[in-house]
This record gives sequence, structure tokens and C-alpha cells, in this order.
Amino acid sequence: MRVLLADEPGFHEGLVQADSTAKPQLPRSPPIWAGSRQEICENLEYFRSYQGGVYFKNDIVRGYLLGAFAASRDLFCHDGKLIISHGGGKSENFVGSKEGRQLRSAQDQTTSDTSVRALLRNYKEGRPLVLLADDQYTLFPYDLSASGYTYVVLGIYWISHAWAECQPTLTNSTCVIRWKFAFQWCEDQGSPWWLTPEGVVASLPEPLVGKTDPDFHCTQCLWESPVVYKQSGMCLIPGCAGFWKINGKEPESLEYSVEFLRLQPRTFEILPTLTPAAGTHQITSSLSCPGWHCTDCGRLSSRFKWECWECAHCQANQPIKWEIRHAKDFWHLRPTNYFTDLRIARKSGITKSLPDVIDMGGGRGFMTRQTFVLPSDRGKIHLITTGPLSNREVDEIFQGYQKQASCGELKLQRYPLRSVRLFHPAIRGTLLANYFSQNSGEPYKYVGETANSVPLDEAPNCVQAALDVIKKRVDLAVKQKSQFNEVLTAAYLAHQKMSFHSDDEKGLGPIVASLSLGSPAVMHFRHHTSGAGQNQPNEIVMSLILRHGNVLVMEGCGVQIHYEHTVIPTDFRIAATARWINPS
Ligand SMILES: O=C(O)CCC(=O)C(=O)O
Ligand SMILES: [Fe+2]
Repeated sequence: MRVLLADEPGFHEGLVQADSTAKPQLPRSPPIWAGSRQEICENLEYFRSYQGGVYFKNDIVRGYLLGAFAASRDLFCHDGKLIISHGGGKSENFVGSKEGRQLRSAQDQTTSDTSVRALLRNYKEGRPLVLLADDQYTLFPYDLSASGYTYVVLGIYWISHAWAECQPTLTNSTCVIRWKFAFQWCEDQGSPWWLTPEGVVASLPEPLVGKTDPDFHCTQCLWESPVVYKQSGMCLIPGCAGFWKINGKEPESLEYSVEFLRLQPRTFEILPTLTPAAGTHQITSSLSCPGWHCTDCGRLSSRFKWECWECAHCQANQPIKWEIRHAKDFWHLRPTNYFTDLRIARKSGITKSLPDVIDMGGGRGFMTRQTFVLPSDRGKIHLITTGPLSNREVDEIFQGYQKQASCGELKLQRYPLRSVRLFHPAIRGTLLANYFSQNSGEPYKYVGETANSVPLDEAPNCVQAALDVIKKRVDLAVKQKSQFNEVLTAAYLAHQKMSFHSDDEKGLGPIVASLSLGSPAVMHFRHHTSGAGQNQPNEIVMSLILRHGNVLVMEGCGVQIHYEHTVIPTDFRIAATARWINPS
């Protein structure tokens, strides 16, 4: 039997990464697993934390992730039915910055730290939570990484003990206070899924059930502490003069008392549900971002295709129902409560013209152009709006888009974001964009390369119709002759958005124009964080509302060099953005 202890030889405190060659393969695939943190967060309502290992809501922990950086005396015993971990953050950690990854040293945890406080509340109120592990959790006795199980859901546990310890840090010789939590398997859910009939690598004699040892009574602070170690009981209340002392001295080596490691009987009537709810009642455009739990292989997947759920591991899939949604369903939505149409920051130097009314000719009605002039000749932004009469054309385009996307003719997908790892090292696996897109014409960097683009003359009708409307309106609104050879379609579900960026593709022409369809959105502009605007405060300088049928034109390369923009829709929305990208 091996009780895997974090401070055994070779398990040097903290920095040990899993020695996967020494571990056997899992006897069966985990019932719930994922390849990325995003897949976990988009599927499991008990773990929505992209950073950190403790997910809590209203001061109650829902999910706890066991990962790298084990501490002394972290433990996985009784076949994983008792797990001891040093929860609550502030441990050694790699943080990312533009300068690269740096090791941040551990700090004292206190009971007012939000995650320690929440864990203590679960402990006091006897609330179960879900434990997850990643493939860097050294104490798990099987090799997770070999089969691509980056994250696995272990099961439901309750906290049987909580106490504080002194722990030496990795980066210097001082000690920090760490809270330790003993998580015990909730028997009501059956046996752990990783157990073979013969038992796992570990094979302690069956644990004795029932705790008999009395607590340690501190004569200085008068509080009780559990007797955790074989050597002696001691006060485990930080702040007490007797904390972490045996006979007045700091203990040198400690081992768990066998009594302390006994499993305690406890039953729970209500346990959290582990598998995500199947979104089969949803339609393509109404989901915020739910994923898909494959019952064939256990993998959680993000929804990366518009028209169906697909398992990112075994490609099992299921079509998603669709129905046409109309722009009028979204008219009542307000993208922000702070203003109705636009807001320009006082010190931005941006000026706005009086709106011009322009005849679109051929009895097609009138359009209104409002121009915003950016300071220092950086360019102009035009917002073109039309009345409800001219909206028949864009209503049809909106419907066409929905039909062609839902039958798979317009291949809308969520593509991986680039260079995320450097700045967010905690995010493991691929991170997909928070919107669906399709590119027609010249390849565009945000959707990968040529393989993900269709030539403009083969683009689905809806894309060509959108481009046609954009061209006609831009020609009337902007003096210089516009030319476009690329259209990026972005489709957003409720709660999705396009984060701050600039359209700074190499060889980009001076005019970028987009047609908005569906729910209204707010578009913010701010100075670029790098380049020419580096020394400017990074505040929002202008915000506009983009409504169904509006065309927004960014005129001049300076707009992209000096500013970046974000678009945040209120609900389902599609935008077609046309650009010129120099083919060479
Ligand atoms: O959704 C939009 O209106 C704009 C999208 C955008 O900024 C882009 O495609 O670069
Ligand atoms: Fe953009």
C-alpha cells in the first residue's frame, strides 16, 4: 500500500510536477473530463473559475480543483476517499505578464480571505462540494495526461476537518500560514469511479469508521483543535501564542495520526448533480454558451459549431434545433443604462458633426450619417442609420443568415484565441473566442488562415447580400472610393461579445465597415494599450449603440493604430464586417 504523501522523498515541496511515467494508466475513462479549463467552466455550474482553484458563489464553495503545487502533508488516501489539501489560494504560483512567467511566492492565508472563508463555511455548515483534479495533481495515482484527461471531475466530498498549519515557502526560508482541509468522499454517490474491483494502487487495511480521539484543548487561547499528528496535539489557531508549537517549540517532523485519518460516517440527502443539464430544449440562437457532455466518452466540450453540439474527443454529435428570430424581438433591449445613443468622453478630443440626411436613390428612402472626427487627423467614424422602411432588405439578410448558418451552409465556428497562454497561464488547453465567426474572401488572422476562409465569389448568399448593403451605404457616406475583398461574419449569443482589439491585419485598407443585425449592441472605443497611444490613460473615449440595420464605418488607418474597440451585444446578434486586405 502506498499512501501518497506530498512530503515523501522526490516529492520536493510544491514544485514537483507529476512523474507520469511512474503511474499506471486509468483502468477506465473518467465519467466527466475535459481538455481545457474553458470546457469545464462552460459546462459545469459548480466550477466557473478561469483562474484559481476554488469556485464559490454567495460565500459557499461549489467546486475545488486539485492541481500542481502540492504542500507538505497533502494527502490522497483510502483510495481517494480522504483527500487533504491546502486550499484557499496565495500559494506559490506562476503569474504571467508581458515579461514572461514568474514564480510568485506564497503568502499567509487568513480566515478573511474569500476562499478560505467560503471553505470554512462549507465545513461549518456541512455543505458538500465537488472535487476536480487536473493532470498536474501529483497525488492522483493514475496518469491523467497520457490520455489527454487535462481535467477530471473526481466526485462529491464534504469537509471533515479544517485547521491551520505553518508551512515553509519554496522561494525563501520563512514560513507561511496555510489552511488545510480534509475532504471526505460522500458515500451516498457510490464508489469512486477510478477504483478497480481489486482496489487502486493504494491498499491500506479497510479504514476504521468512526472518530474517537478527543480534540486538543489549548490552555492559552482556550480553543479546541483537532489532534492531527501522531507526535502530539497542538494549538492550530493562528494568532495564539501556542500556535504550531509542541512543548513550546516548533515541530520538526510530523506525521498524521492514524486516528485522524479515519473515515467518519455521514450521509447526505441532497447532493450536487455532477453532469451538466442537456440543453436539448434550446435553439441555436438562444444559448449563452452551454457545452456538451458526451455520454459516449465522458468529454465535456464547448459548443464550437453553430449548428450542432459535437464532442471534441470522439466527434459524437447532435444537431441543435433552430427557428428564425426577428429583429423586432430585440427592439426593446437597452445595451446600457448609462446613455441612450452615444457618449463621448470630455477629454477625448473627438468631435461630432450634425447628422446628414442622404437620399439612397431609386425610391429606397433616406439614410442618416453621423460623423465623429478623431483628433490629430487619426480618422473618422461614421454611423449610418436608416428608417424602418429600408429595413426590409436587412431583415431578409438577417433571416438568410440564420437559415444558412443553421443548415451548415455558412460554417460559423468559435476559433481559438491567439497568445492567451502567456498572459493567462492558469488557462490550460485551447481557449475559444466568445463568438462564432466565418470568413469570406482574403484570410483573416482571427479565424486562422486560408483553410477557414471561402473565396468571396463562393460565399453564401447572406454574406454577399450583406456586403452589397455595406458597399452601397459606404459609397454614399464616404468620399473616398471603397473596395472590399474580405467579410468577417460574427454571430453572438446572449452573453457573448468581442473583446477589445483593433482591426490591424497586415495590409489592411483604410475603410472597415460593418452591418449590424439583430439585437442592439454597445461599441466602445479606447486608446490602444501599445503603440502610439501607449502613454494615454486607457479609458473609454467613445461609446455608440449599434442597432439592427446600422452600418458603422471606421475611416483611416489611424483609427486602428490609435484605438481599439469592443462590441457587446444585448442578445442574439450578427455582424458582417467588410475590409480590404492586401492579397500580397
Ligand atoms: O460585431 C461587430 O459589430 C464588430 C466586429 C468587429 O469589431 C470585427 O469583426 O473586427
Ligand atoms: Fe473589429
